[in-house]
Amino acid sequence: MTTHKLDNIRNFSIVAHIDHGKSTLADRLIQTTGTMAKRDMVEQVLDSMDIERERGITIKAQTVRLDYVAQDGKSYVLNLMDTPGHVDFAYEVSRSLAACEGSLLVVDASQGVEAQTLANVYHALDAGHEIVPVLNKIDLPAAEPDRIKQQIEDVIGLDASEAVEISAKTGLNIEGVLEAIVKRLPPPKGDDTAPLKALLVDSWYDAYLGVVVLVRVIDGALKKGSRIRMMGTNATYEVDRIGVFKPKMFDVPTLGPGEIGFITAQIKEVADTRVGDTITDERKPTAEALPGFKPAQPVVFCGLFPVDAAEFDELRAAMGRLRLNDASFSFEMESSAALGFGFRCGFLGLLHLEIIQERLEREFNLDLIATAPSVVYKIAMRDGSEIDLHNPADMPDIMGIEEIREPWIRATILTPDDYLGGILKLCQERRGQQIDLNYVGKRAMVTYDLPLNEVVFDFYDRLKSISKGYASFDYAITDYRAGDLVKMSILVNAEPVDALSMLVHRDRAEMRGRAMVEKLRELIPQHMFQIPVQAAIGGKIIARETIRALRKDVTAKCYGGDVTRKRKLLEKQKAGKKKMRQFGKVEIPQEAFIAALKMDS
Ligand SMILES: Nc1nc2c(ncn2[C@@H]2O[C@H](COP(=O)(O)OP(=O)(O)OP(=O)(O)O)[C@@H](O)[C@H]2O)c(=O)[nH]1
Repeated sequence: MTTHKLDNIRNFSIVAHIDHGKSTLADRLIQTTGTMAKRDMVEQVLDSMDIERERGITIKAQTVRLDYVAQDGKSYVLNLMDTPGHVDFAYEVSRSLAACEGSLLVVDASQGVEAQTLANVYHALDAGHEIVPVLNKIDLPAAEPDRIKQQIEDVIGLDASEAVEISAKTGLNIEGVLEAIVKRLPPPKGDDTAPLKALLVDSWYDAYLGVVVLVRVIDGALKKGSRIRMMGTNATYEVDRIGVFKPKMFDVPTLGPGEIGFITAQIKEVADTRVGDTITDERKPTAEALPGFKPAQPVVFCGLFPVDAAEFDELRAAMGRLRLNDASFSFEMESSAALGFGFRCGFLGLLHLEIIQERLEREFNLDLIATAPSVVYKIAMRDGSEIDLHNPADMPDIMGIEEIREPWIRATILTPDDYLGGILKLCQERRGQQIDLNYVGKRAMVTYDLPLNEVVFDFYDRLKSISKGYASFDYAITDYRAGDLVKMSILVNAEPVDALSMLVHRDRAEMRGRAMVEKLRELIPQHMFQIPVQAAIGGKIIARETIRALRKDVTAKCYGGDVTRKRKLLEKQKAGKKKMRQFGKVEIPQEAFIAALKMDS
């Protein structure tokens, strides 16, 4: 097989708001082009991890090669790069887009443009993409294709008069999408006689193959046996396997300009590959490297501790395994007075945190306690130095602090008019500064600057509940700003629980402290003695609740009862205990740590 002519290649991504049908459409494209036998077709093949499938979200960028004979009689190779839909993974979106020339913009014809539609379309425009609008779900009675076309023109400024109207679910007009890809998206450019220049799009660890590298060739050709050099790390390797995804791995002898595929080359660790790096020929290198990407920075940190201290080594090993395939997840050892030994972990956002925690618990069978998530603060010290604070427990003595800076985001929210009032109030409460307010038909589009700290815990949940699920939200971190931030400690039975301490804005401290102790009063079970629960700044108590003492003996009601019932109760108590943590004389259930931070009102 020779490399394909550039004119017959199309590289594209699908950008969409969550749930508008990106994965369903991808599956249809795979099915329609016969890339996969029907019997292999599991629903949503592109979302390969179980958790992704269960939660219906796409995490890791994947790619698939489709062979398509178009109405013009020619054969085309269509490379679809999947992109994650959630804001936490925006970084991965831009790097996948960098490997393509065009995008399909999928919009649900019954819902219209949402916040992530906008964010993703801007990423695609930044990448210089040609964009074909696709209106999905036109089988729904509520679909209003004409209105949504107008909306795409008004809000995004894209010509939508020739938007492709489809139903990914019923399979209606999938051919129309394939023809639009061929006719309306540009072919890649490249020079097959120039020295090898390829983009390292992604890499991951495969238990059988070792490190697999996803590449997009720009110039020249990659062949089996080629000696390659990674221009960023200067490491050299010999390519021992080369292929494409259909979507299963399929070996090819060579990849030419414009093509997307994978290589393996005896690379030991994913850490040896740098996403965005330029791959070239060792002997005949290209003169200039590609611009590359900035590495993804973790923005949310929390502590993860094993419930059973004996599981510490297992936890370390499990985290190491997960990190093999997820360079944006970081961890380092930490010890807490209350929780013992564990790890301080960094994530791209809250969803990323939840996914990692869930995978550790589910795939590695570990019981974990997560501490309050925290953003990264920059602390300017009086002596001129600057500290990145990942953990409120490590806050230096305030006497030495000049100022504390916190990350701010710019958020875009789209909402039906009816919920606007509630949403403005929420943003205002969270120290937001309104930047813009526009109307898109009957829906309001608000832009706010907000401190990330106020968004991490439950902003998204609150937004969804205020708007009955109709508002959509997207954000990007913009800058660090100085703020009047203080460390709030939580004391249970007069003992500080370091895992619950947090940095808060002084104006919000009392409210947060009050909500927190009230929540803890509900979450901590009664003991044989009275337990005060307090929030404090420095030595000053700002909120207090008391858990009253328990009088009854729990097992008392079993005396005289039958033995099995009694044993069952004891087992139940034991299981309950596993999820508890001892703080001085008090046991705090694991749920308390996260639940205490979610405020209902
Ligand atoms: N009625 C109708 N439902 C559809 C259509 N396309 C997708 N759906 C449904 O819409 C829901 C979301 O579809 P997905 O393909 O999972 O959406 P997605 O955009 O990939 O979502 P993420 O993977 O979370 O980004 C699913 O329940 C689909 O069955 C369609 O054309 N018509």
